[in-house]
Amino acid sequence: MSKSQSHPSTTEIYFTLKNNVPGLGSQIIPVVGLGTASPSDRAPETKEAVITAIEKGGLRHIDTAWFYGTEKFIGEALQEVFSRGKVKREDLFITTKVWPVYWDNASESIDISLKDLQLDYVDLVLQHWPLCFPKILKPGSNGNGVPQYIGVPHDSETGEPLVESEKDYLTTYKQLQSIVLDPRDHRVKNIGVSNYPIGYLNKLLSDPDIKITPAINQVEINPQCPQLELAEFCHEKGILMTAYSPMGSSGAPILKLPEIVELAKKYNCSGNDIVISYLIRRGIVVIPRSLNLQRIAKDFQNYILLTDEDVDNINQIGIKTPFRHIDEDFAKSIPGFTGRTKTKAT
Ligand SMILES: NC(=O)C1=CN([C@@H]2O[C@H](COP(=O)(O)OP(=O)(O)OC[C@H]3O[C@@H](n4cnc5c(N)ncnc54)[C@H](O)[C@@H]3O)[C@@H](O)[C@H]2O)C=CC1
Ligand SMILES: O=C1O[C@H](CO)[C@@H](O)[C@@H]1O
Repeated sequence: MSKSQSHPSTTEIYFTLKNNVPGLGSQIIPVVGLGTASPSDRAPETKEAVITAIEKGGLRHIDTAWFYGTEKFIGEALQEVFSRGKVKREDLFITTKVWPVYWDNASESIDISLKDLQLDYVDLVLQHWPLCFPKILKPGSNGNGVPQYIGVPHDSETGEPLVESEKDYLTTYKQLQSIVLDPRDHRVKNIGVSNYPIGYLNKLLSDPDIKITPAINQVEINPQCPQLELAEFCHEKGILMTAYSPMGSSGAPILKLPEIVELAKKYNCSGNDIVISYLIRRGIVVIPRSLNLQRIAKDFQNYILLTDEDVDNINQIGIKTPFRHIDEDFAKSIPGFTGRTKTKAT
């Protein structure tokens, strides 16, 4: 067994965002961020997870969203970290997202996120899905203050998700563009998209009203869903990719794949190290989630120098047996987003 050969830390690696926002110039993004889509019954634990990620794990990137319901715990964590004076706001990269219920009101969604995060700007805002949902108040919500919308509305009779397919999903990105281009508006540094397949990106990029290429497209990427065509397309267009659900989401099924277990043995490291290093090696940002403080403090930092052959072998897992772990019912209308066994993820 060869001894593991590693860089000091993933926390020292940054990628450049090729943003074309006039006057902003290039910005950098730390390659590993903490994912914060915590299970709802454990959402408050996100506070300690974020503090540990920053102070013990050395991470400088946090990925969140209005939809996760964790932004206020992240806000409390950031205040605590800043109060100790060692890490400043400008040292961190914070991403949030606009959920499809806010498809025509991105500005309000950003304000809600900023208030909960206790921040005056975020480094990146993504359109969470290229979809439009109706705004339906949660039962018991009296309409005072910030409206409490149902995140994923369903038809009460058919049980079908309520997607407003006659509405234009590009509206959200166009609103984000107006915000980032407004010299008096300092709330957002970069804009991007999430869950956009190639056809949707082509539509966005060829729209005459769109002047700013998305800095990032955040999609599921892991050994079972390597997204090779989409990655090549994004690379050609100067769009960086972020891999969500790198471990296959809850239960981390990716870490049980025999190929990953073998590679971890070969390099005398953890499965997390293999998956994170595989994605970084492909030029992809990665946002693993955990509420395990020990893991957060030490398991997302070790960068393993995988060979080209290792990377090819990992890609083969998803080429031979593609499997998408995030398979939402509301995403049926987006090509390639449902039908797990036969799905070719693009
Ligand atoms: N843009 C989008 O639509 C989406 C974005 N995301 C973002 O990506 C982040 C990461 O994706 P997730 O789906 O949350 O999952 P993930 O693939 O990071 O896996 C998280 C799960 O793996 C477990 N885990 C990690 N290492 C482990 C180990 N060594 N042993 C045992 N269990 C281990 C964690 O405890 C957790 O249950 C999210 O938290 C969120 O920030 C996630 C889904 C969709
Ligand atoms: O970001 C997200 O997280 C959930 C699944 O964890 C998914 O629906 C959404 O896109």
